[in-house]
Amino acid sequence: MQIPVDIISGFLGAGKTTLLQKLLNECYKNQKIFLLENEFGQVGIDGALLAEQNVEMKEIYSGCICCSLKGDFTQVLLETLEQVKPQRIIIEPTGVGKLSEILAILRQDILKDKLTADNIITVIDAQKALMYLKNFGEFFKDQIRHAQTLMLSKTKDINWQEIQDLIQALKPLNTSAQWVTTPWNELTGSQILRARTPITTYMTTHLPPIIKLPGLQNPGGYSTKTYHHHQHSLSCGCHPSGQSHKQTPLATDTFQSWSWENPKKFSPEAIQKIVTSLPEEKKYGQILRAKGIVPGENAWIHFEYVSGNWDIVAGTPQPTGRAVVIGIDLQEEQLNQLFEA
Ligand SMILES: Nc1nc2c(ncn2[C@@H]2O[C@H](COP(=O)(O)OP(=O)(O)OP(=O)(O)O)[C@@H](O)[C@H]2O)c(=O)[nH]1
Repeated sequence: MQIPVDIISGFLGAGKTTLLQKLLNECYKNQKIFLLENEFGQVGIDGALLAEQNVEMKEIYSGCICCSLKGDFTQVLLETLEQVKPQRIIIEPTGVGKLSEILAILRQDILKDKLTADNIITVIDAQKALMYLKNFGEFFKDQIRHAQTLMLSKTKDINWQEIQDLIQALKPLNTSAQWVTTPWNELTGSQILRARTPITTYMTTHLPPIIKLPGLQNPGGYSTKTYHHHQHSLSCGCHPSGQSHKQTPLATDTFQSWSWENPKKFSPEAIQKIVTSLPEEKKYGQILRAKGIVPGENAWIHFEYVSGNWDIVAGTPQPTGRAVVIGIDLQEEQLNQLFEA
């Protein structure tokens, strides 16, 4: 029997984890789900947010399962099928992960008879989509081209004409995917899943060809680096299979992450000062995404930052405080000072 696989794709901060939480709560309560979370940075934040969902979960850190961690990805899938025996696997790739590469990995000989693509959803931040299309087209377009359902997020404050213009700009990339434009809180999870293009149509029009992926014959172990200390930076290294960076110098090669683990306590005002400072590009680099859960004086604080927009809410206690920043030309020392001042 082939195990159905859902992939919730989408660029940095699009709303993948938010959608995942909705689907887990509303659609998958009675299924044995295995959740595979991929974080670009060296510390996991989404895993902490999803921990209350009571599903079996594995986090793979420090890169993308579509490229630098594809061996780990394959190994996790094989071990999950053998040991966990889930009824469904849900994958949340990083925001800079290539959907086509992930689909190609699922179609390797070693996996293709064991797994079947079921819901392939790409979440698109309606407020940032055109900027991402212009600046980070390589990954952004790939995520759109290979989706079965294209879900616009953050549409509540956008008028219908802008939404229509956005769809017109993106539609040439994928003419058969079903669009979801209604704010999600007005829809049930089942409505979202039912909106999809029939899987048979999707399979014939969108799946990438089966290709030989180098380095998968001897997959490496998990990235079991549980929690790192201090700061790290990382380049993604995502590139089409079988091609080196030299052959395909992509803008995405320049994404970096800065990760931070520290017991330092913050006030909500201090966190607000941090997130409102992040757009200072000359000082910190071009920051596209930041998120963290840190201790406060009385309660934990959870913050989210997506290209200039931010949100600060109550967090749940974690083993230690954590933050991650993703962007281009990150200025690590300045970020250290910002969080440690
Ligand atoms: N207003 C609004 N905010 C949203 C919506 N979807 C997500 N968000 C917010 O956007 C931020 C990022 O959402 P996530 O679900 O963490 O996005 P993600 O795609 O998992 O982000 P990565 O961690 O970069 O992979 C959070 O503050 C969410 O609350 C939406 O439809 N409307």
